[in-house]
Amino acid sequence: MGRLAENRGSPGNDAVSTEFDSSVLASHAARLAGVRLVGLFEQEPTRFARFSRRLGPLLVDVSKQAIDGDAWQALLQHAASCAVPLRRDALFAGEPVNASEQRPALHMALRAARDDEGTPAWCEARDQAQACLERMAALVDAVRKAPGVIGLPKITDVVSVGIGGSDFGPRLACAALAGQGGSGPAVHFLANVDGGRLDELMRRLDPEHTLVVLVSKSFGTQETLLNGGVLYEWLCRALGSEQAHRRLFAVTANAEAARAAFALDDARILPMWDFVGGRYSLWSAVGFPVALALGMDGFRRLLAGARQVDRHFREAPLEENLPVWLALVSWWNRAWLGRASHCIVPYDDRLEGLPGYLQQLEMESNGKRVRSDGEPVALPTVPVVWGSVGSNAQHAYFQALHQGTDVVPVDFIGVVKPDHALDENHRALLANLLAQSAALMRGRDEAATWATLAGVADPALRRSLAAQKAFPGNRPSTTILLDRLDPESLGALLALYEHKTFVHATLCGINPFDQWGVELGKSLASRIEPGLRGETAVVPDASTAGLLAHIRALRKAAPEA
Ligand SMILES: O=P(O)(O)OC[C@H]1O[C@](O)(CO)[C@@H](O)[C@@H]1O
Repeated sequence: MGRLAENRGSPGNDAVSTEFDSSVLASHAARLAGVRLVGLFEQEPTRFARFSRRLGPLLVDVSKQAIDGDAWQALLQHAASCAVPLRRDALFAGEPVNASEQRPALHMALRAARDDEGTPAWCEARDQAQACLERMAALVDAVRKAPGVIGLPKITDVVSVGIGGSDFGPRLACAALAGQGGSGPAVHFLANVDGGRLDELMRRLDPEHTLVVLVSKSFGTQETLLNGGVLYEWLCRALGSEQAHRRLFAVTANAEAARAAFALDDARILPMWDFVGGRYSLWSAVGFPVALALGMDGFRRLLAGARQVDRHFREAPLEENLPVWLALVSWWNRAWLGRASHCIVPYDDRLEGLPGYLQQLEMESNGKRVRSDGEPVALPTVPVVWGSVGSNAQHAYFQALHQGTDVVPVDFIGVVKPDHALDENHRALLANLLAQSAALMRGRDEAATWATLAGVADPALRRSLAAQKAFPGNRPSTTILLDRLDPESLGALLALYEHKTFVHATLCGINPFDQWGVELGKSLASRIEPGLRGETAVVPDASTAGLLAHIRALRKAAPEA
């Protein structure tokens, strides 16, 4: 409580009003700290209906979060006092909401329909996106159905080279929707500069039947340029430069750099724009590899799912607005209840990439400690976002979620209808999801645990076992259910989290669309690298000097690979 008391009177951003707001929320947080979630359900049998909503193919349930009617009203009032509706309108209007870079953030325009109206900035972005989709459609159809039209033989494999926002989204979408795209090429993703995967791909793939797509908004990212260069050389060695060029595509906002580095012709460069951040770019030509795998119809369905959530976010009042709900829950858990991490557990192997995708979306967007005006934030901003697929996760870290010293809010993501006929498996999967969220909330106290240990004669041992086997419970979670896992529901799910991230940033008073924190390490890496070649390098400290010396000595001693 000390921390909460300390934060009273220190509003989270300049749009956030008053000491009164902070103290109201602090008192709700203090009150709810002593309340059990199961008790809230007992008091209000209709709690599920109150705290869950349907949105297109999604069902969102926050009823197992530590909120009650009064706290929720206070949170909604707080969202209004932070000007969430105004900020949302500014976002859709194409105002420079990314203030530090003086750019708008118009990723919603990428999935707009041709006749979706808006401000001139919005319409211009929408039209550029539509033109790009048309170019993509022509290329996708050619590659999938008539490769001869663009001078190619049958394409069996595509290597998508990109990292961060130029990788997570397409990688997730391809894995999630695998098998739903008819007979498209297999898409492989190459992000890391670690040469192991690259080496393996070059050994396995046939250059004659492989396309390479270099995805980089800046076209200045070390990993992508290095990997792209190696693949380009591989194509050239096998097929000669003219054939290599036919198989090389780029998706970038820096066409000049792509032309300079790879002599790419414009027909093989698809655009990105400054008004779309990397981690919000799946919906642009960054999704080209997804469209190659799924077909253009499938890709357009992904966009349509996201558009449905855009409309909801834009039009629904705060109290019915699901991105606002999720952001308030996150902010409540992090800033007021002190939950420092947030676990994402999808119960579907096809969503294995979701925790990593959301980790970048939320942590790169909201991992900030100063507000948009440069002043320090008053309250913690983003939690550590992590997680993995259930039920596997249950056999790894759920022990700590149930009985550890930290309370970790969990997002459980499930799919109601599977795409296979193994119903018993699917029932078991869903039962696990439901059981875990219920168990985290209900727990089992020492008295109940004591009763299960009637066979233990020694009272001291029985007491000790009861303590060890008890579950504190009262651990919050959100559940999101997708009707099925298809392009629409995936698009809707990702757009829901995108807008949640934006609202969370607004509650914190920070800019979610820049990422200055990734620069320092990048520039140091390029200055240290010459040291690994034995040349003079920037050695920032004695530890780095020692490590460099160790690496150089071992590499010198190692036989050539
Ligand atoms: O698309 P680019 O310019 O290669 O950048 C890749 C990634 O690198 C970052 O700039 C920093 O990690 C991300 O924001 C971005 O998604």
